[in-house]
Formats: sequence, C-alpha cells, structure tokens
Amino acid sequence: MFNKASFLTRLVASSVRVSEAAGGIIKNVMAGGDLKIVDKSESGGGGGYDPQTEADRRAQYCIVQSLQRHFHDIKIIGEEEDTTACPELEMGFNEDVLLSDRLMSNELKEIKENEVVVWVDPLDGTSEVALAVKNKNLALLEQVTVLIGIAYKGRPVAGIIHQPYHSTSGRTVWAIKGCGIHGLVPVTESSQKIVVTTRSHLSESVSSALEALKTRNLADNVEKVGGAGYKVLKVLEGCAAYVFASAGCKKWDTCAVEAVLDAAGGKLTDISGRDIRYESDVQLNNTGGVLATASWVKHQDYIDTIPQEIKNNLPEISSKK
Ligand SMILES: Nc1ncnc2c1ncn2[C@@H]1O[C@H](COP(=O)(O)O)[C@@H](OP(=O)(O)O)[C@H]1O
Ligand SMILES: [Mg+2]
Ligand SMILES: [Mg+2]
Ligand SMILES: [Mg+2]
Repeated sequence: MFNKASFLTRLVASSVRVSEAAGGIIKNVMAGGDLKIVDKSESGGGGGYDPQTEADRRAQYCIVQSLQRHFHDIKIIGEEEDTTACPELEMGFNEDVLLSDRLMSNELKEIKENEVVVWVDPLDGTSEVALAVKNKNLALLEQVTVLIGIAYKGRPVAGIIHQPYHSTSGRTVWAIKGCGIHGLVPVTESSQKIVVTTRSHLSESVSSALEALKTRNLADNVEKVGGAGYKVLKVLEGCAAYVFASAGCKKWDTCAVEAVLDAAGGKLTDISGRDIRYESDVQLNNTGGVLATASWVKHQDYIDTIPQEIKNNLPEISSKK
C-alpha cells in the first residue's frame, strides 16, 4: 500500500512517524537530565537569548537523516545548524495517512520530490524546556512540539505537529491540503475570545497590537505561552487567535502549523494579512509577524484592528539576504 501511494502521501506518512521518533529522542534527553544548552545568539545569531539543547540537535539529526534516506530529492531546511548524530532508526510510516491518498487532488498527487521544501523545527518551545528544567516545572513541557511543514510552489500543502508531552503518550496532529485535519477535533465556536501570544519574546509592538485588539472586543483575555506549534494547537482547541506582532519567528515555526490550521478552516498570515511564502530562497524570518485565527472568528477583523504603524514597522521581506 505504501509504495502504491503518491509521493506526498508517503512523505507525510513517514513524517508523522519521524516526528514521533523525534519526540521520543526529546523525552530521552530530558530524562537523561543533561540538556547541554548553548545560546545561539552568542555565536552571531543576533537578537536576544536563543537557546538550543541536545534535544534540539538530536531531534533534527533524526528527522533530516530519516527523511533524506527515503526521499533523496526533497529540499529540507531545519532550524538547527549544529546537530548530534543518533542511531539510525527504521521509521516505517503511519498507515492512516495512506488512506488520504484517494482524497487528494490530482495536482497534489502529481507533486515530485524535487518540487517540495520541507521546513523542520525539531523542537519548538526550547525556551520552555530550559525554563521547565530551571524551575522544575515539567508542566511547561506540554508546550513543546515537533514541526514538519511541507511546501509546494511556496505555499504549505501538508503539516505535522507532534506534541510529545501531551497526556501520557503524546499526540500527532497532521493535515494534507483538502484532506481534513487528523489527531484532534477543532473547536468551532467559543463564548470567549482568548488570544495567545509569546511568553519569552514580548516586545512593545507585541503588547500594543494586543491592547488594540482588546479595545475592539477581539481579545477578552490574553494567554502568554511558549512555542508557535503549541499556540496554534490552542487556537484549534478554542482560542480565537495567535497574535505575534514581531519579526522573531521563522518559516519553520509557521509552515506546518499553517497547513494544519488551514485544513481546520482557520487562517494564518502575517499581521498585515499577507500570505507567508515558503520557497527555499525566502528570508528565514517571518518579518511581517504572525496572525493565526480560528475558523469561528473573522481574520480580517484582526488585521483591520492592528494599528497601521505596527504593520509599517513589520515589512514583508521575501527574498533571502
Ligand atoms: N526574537 C526572537 N528571536 C529568536 N527566536 C524567536 C524570536 N521570537 C520568536 N522566536 C522563535 O519562535 C518560536 C515561538 O516563539 P515563542 O515561544 O516566543 O512564541 C520559538 O521557536 P523555537 O523554540 O523553535 O526556537 C522561538 O525561539
Ligand atoms: Mg520554533
Ligand atoms: Mg526550534
Ligand atoms: Mg530555537
């Protein structure tokens, strides 16, 4: 069945399994207790504290090696430049994904390996991992996700969000364009408009945008949590929007989650309402910020309410410097 399925279906079926293996590696490193944290901003990464742990490095190695072994011509762009080798694992694939093959459009069925860009965030929420260990507050680990996003012609067509610390054995939420969302049931209405935003990268523009939303009853409450992946899961499970009026997050933070949110009827753009592009040569930073809304609110209301001066300070820069 696997070999008969189209390339995209096989890539997603493998990516679901690889994300779960990466989640297991993250848990093993955490259980070992020695995160070997480095601060990437010290090696010229610019910006503030930007932690990377042994879990980030091992998880990325596992994901990239496994996918490259089975799909030689795909282009993979991952967050971490430094990785740590880990034993080769025979991944297999997730059988449920193969069932999507018959639902896929012909255009997606015909996609070839060298036409996709795979955006990998091996561990999203590293700041929360560091804080969980520092404060011995393991509840924060629920905010950790593994993100694998698949882009075709510069736009997301499939996404995998693995959440290793969700309940006891973790969960994987995945979607292929036009084939629905799997792994959770999206909330379709809520009496309260809760907006989620960053815990560890707050800034003047992030706060001002949220204040503006509050005045127009588009944010009854604001929750500050970690990870782009976790915030989109919160939007899928009842929050109204994820609003991040800052240029800090990257293409690997948003490609997977945009595909999953889109499959649930939500929407993700920059804060000016522009589509985020995912070609292999784009600027890595999401310089226009991130606005992700649930299916049951009007995305345009949020765009219209964010002050123009904040948007002007977050221009879209699409080509790589
Ligand atoms: N100013 C900044 N500098 C570096 N990374 C940033 C950033 N703002 C956001 N990010 C990254 O975007 C993701 C979501 O951030 P946040 O948790 O603050 O909402 C995190 O990914 P990683 O944890 O994969 O590094 C975080 O590091
Ligand atoms: Mg990230
Ligand atoms: Mg990361
Ligand atoms: Mg990081």
